[in-house]
Amino acid sequence: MVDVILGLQWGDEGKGKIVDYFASQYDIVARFQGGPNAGHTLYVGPSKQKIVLHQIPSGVFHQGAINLIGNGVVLDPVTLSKECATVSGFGVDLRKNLFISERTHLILPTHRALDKAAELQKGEAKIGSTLKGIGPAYMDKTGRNGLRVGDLLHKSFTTSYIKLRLKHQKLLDTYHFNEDITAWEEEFFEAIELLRGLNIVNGEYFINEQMARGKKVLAEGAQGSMLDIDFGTFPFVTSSSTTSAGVCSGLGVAPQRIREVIGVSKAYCTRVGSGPFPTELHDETGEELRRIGSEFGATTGRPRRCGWMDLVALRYACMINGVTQVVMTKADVLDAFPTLQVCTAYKIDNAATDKVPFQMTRVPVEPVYQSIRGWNTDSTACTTADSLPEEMRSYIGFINEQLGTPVKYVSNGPGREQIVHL
Ligand SMILES: Nc1nc2c(ncn2[C@@H]2O[C@H](COP(=O)(O)OP(=O)(O)OP(=O)(O)O)[C@@H](O)[C@H]2O)c(=O)[nH]1
Ligand SMILES: O=P(O)(O)OC[C@H]1O[C@@H](n2cnc3c(O)ncnc32)[C@H](O)[C@@H]1O
Ligand SMILES: N[C@@H](CC(=O)O)C(=O)O
Ligand SMILES: [Mg+2]
Repeated sequence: MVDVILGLQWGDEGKGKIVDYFASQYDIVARFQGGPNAGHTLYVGPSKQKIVLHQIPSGVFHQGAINLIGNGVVLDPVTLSKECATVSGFGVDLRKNLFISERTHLILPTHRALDKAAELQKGEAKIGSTLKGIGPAYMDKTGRNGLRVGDLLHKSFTTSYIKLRLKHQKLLDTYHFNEDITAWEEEFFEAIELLRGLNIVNGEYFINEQMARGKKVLAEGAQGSMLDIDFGTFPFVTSSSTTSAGVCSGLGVAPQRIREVIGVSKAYCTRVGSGPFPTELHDETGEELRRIGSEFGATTGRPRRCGWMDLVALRYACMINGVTQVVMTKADVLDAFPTLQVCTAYKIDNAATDKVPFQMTRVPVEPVYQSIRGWNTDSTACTTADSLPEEMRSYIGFINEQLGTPVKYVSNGPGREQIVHL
């Protein structure tokens, strides 16, 4: 049995915290897509130290939980070795509880260079990539050129690496991109030594055999549904399948194994990088959301764009993922706002629609808002549904009704314990 936690917006919904909260109920936590572009923020240990995980699943601080990096992920060995050092510092024995699929594709130093070169060439039309080499690594996967973790165990790895690097170098020359990657390569070759010493497994047999023994799996998504390569706001998307469909191809589990699809949504909306964002606020309210919600990229530190809740996009995300329950995060960030706006429809060419259009860049998309009274009180100490401010309960009730999918939890602070079961 597999339950899934994934993002319903443009990422950074707080999936890391929610996975960490639920992880104790599972035997295995498995990442199924994305790579070091992700930043999953957790607060761990008695001192509640802030940790940002990029590739290691967010169940890693739970004793006994096995963490699997699935074949759908693209893995940067350098980032991984830094994360391993941080996590091991907490006494976690990664040789016991971290497993990596041999089919996981590797991000090479030249993938990072190619990412930079492509963004530079796009100029104003840039995607706003995190520049971690994600797009180029997935291109090599679908182009059938990539190198995989399992390749590290073969003598021919260095020869294959040099061959692929040469190919990349030719491409970089066409971009007239010149960057000395010697230092990146040194780090890369050091890091793959560490990677070779970790548990490299056949991920699909591993996870299916564990399930056959009755073990419960929590699949952890990165980014969000509106950044999905197929269903997101293309071309301003990431390069992986961020939706529940990605769980099957990114871990090797059959669709009928999936039980709950837990969709995580902020109580408002953010986006980092370029691309359409109908409810974006370019005013003081947007700045307030950013300041109160500390909306800065966990990976790049870039300011996140902020706006009101978009129910058109959220309904769409619930539909394509088959969401069975919603977790609403960062409700406390709205504590200070006397009135809230919720987008219930889009106006395109003067006609209202409740559907996400094919593209949102060429024709202006105007949000149609419904005003809702805010609660204007501190909600961060609430621990039960009854103790939540009445207006917050009405806000959630309205969203429930509009989505047709139940909001089952509300998160009212970044701490592990700051979550209320409704
Ligand atoms: N105030 C507040 N902060 C929260 C809450 N839940 C999570 N956070 C914080 O909100 C931020 C969420 O961003 P990320 O950690 O990047 O989210 P993510 O969904 O794991 O990230 P990606 O996979 O990179 O999309 C983090 O700083 C969390 O600590 C909440 O309920 N209230
Ligand atoms: O996947 P890359 O090329 O790094 O970026 C494409 C696009 O997606 C945004 N993005 C990537 N990872 C995340 C993430 O973990 N949270 C939020 N947004 C993300 C990036 O900003 C670009 O807009
Ligand atoms: N994953 C990132 C994206 C970024 O840092 O730009 C975030 O947490 O916002
Ligand atoms: Mg993040």
